[in-house]
Amino acid sequence: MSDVLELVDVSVVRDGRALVDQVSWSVAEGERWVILGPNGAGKTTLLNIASSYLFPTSGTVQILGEKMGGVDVFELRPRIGIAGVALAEKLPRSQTVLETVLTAAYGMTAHWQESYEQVDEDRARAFLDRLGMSDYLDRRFGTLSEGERKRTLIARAMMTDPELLLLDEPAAGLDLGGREDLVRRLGRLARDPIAPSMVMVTHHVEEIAPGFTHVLMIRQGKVVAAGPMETELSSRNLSLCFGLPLVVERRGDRWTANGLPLK
Ligand SMILES: Nc1ncnc2c1ncn2[C@@H]1O[C@H](COP(=O)(O)OP(=O)(O)OP(=O)(O)O)[C@@H](O)[C@H]1O
Repeated sequence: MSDVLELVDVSVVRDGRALVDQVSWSVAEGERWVILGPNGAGKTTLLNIASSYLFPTSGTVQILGEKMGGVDVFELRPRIGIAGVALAEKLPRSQTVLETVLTAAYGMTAHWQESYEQVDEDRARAFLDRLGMSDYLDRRFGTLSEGERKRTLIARAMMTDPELLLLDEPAAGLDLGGREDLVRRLGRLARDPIAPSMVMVTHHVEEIAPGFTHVLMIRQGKVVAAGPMETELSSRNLSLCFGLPLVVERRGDRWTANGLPLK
């Protein structure tokens, strides 16, 4: 299997502080990774590196077989799907849900007057349908609830048929029903053998959808653990990662974590 992502000794230093500290990590084709870690651990910074938007201070980065520094990132970026808050803020609020997804096929955030191909519109409708957004096609993006917005962004990220899909906290801000709905949909995507390789950032093990295969835990920019979910998502590693005693349990194909009571 070829590597979708390979980071070797990667550091990002700002104001003399390492936000990401000598991280080595590789994602092989078909793997579905979760990045777990507390606030400020460096998760989004890692995702920004993986999406080619951030060039590290030191170390080497290879994305989809292309070495950063020696490749035209504008050719690489359409091969990477990104769904996250930073992108959501750039999308016009007055654009419809269908337009929001459709513009991704043309590498744009805004709707211009060009005519879209029917085939692209059909694809946009199909992705929105898979994410339960068929009833919202003509709704303005700015009027969507948090959950509806998150599902639209994932449909949008799929539009370019990416080889790597990056999801930044897709379940943040969702209520219990919204989270469970999203986890089910992400689970379906994660288990789809023709779906892209995936990396999802989250703070909560409850948000890990079935079908995710690997976990990278990060604390203060350093990797605490990285590898298959079954071996690495342990109480010990999670406690080290979040800095307090935690017990992680697997129930069926889902995970939960609880803090131990104070003595
Ligand atoms: N441009 C910058 N200059 C200085 N510090 C920065 C910069 N960007 C991010 N940081 C800091 O780097 C650290 C890691 O940030 P990052 O956003 O990667 O964390 P995170 O794990 O995604 O956090 P959260 O879970 O809160 O979203 C934080 O302490 C943040 O304040």
